Amino acid sequence: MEHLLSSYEAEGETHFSANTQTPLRADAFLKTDEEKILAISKHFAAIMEELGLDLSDDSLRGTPHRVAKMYVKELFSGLNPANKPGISIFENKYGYHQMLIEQDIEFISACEHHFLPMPGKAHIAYIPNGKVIGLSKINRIVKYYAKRPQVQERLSKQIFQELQEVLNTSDIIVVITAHHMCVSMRGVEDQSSKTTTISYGGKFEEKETRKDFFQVLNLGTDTVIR
Ligand SMILES: Nc1nc2c(ncn2[C@@H]2O[C@H](COP(=O)(O)OP(=O)(O)OP(=O)(O)O)[C@@H](O)[C@H]2O)c(=O)[nH]1
Ligand SMILES: [Zn+2]
Repeated sequence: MEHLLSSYEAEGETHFSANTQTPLRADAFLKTDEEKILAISKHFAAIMEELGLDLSDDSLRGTPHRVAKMYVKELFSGLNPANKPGISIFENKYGYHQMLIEQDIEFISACEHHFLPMPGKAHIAYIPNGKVIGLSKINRIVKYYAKRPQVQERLSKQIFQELQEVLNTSDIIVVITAHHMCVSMRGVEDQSSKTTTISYGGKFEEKETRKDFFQVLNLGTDTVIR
């Protein structure tokens, strides 16, 4: 992870300027999930037919509906604010004011340019202000924003901003490393490259704080726990 420090240290969260919202239509949630699944099934059947597939085949017959259900209820369920996880926040009664790190949070998102999988891991740290968050809620926030057509930069910033709001602090860092199937299984067909994004603010603007964080990541969980 050391190389990340040098390549990204000039880019604090406050230096980003672009819009972090997922571009959604104003009427995005006027239809019910069931109405969307029905409409998408028809569109997907048309795609399959254009490809020359015989939809009367036993195995293919259910595919349009399966894909539509998978998009609406699974892969892209994080588009709908109704699916946003409930977040439990506690008072910081323990008086813990050091960095808390939740690392190796696995997710599988999808790239919005090709709708292909983007599996990755997020490593997140924050320094508690008055509030602490239930640990699993950090994973849930990652999962929620991953379940959208995404670009990795936006995913990283959306997670950062959600935590910023929930925890009422900017002392947060979000590091994401992901593989983009659109880079490995098509196009340039590079199997090994991976992409890392880093969003941070507050105390993580300080190089020393970031160094502490990356040092723990470098040690690996086994070493830290022992
Ligand atoms: N910045 C950024 N780019 C992404 C992400 N996911 C995919 N891309 C890139 O989006 C770009 C889309 O480029 P285009 O030239 O329009 O599409 P393309 O012809 O399929 O490009 P190739 O993948 O190079 O074949 C590609 O370079 C992808 O690698 C992401 O999360 N962030
Ligand atoms: Zn892509």
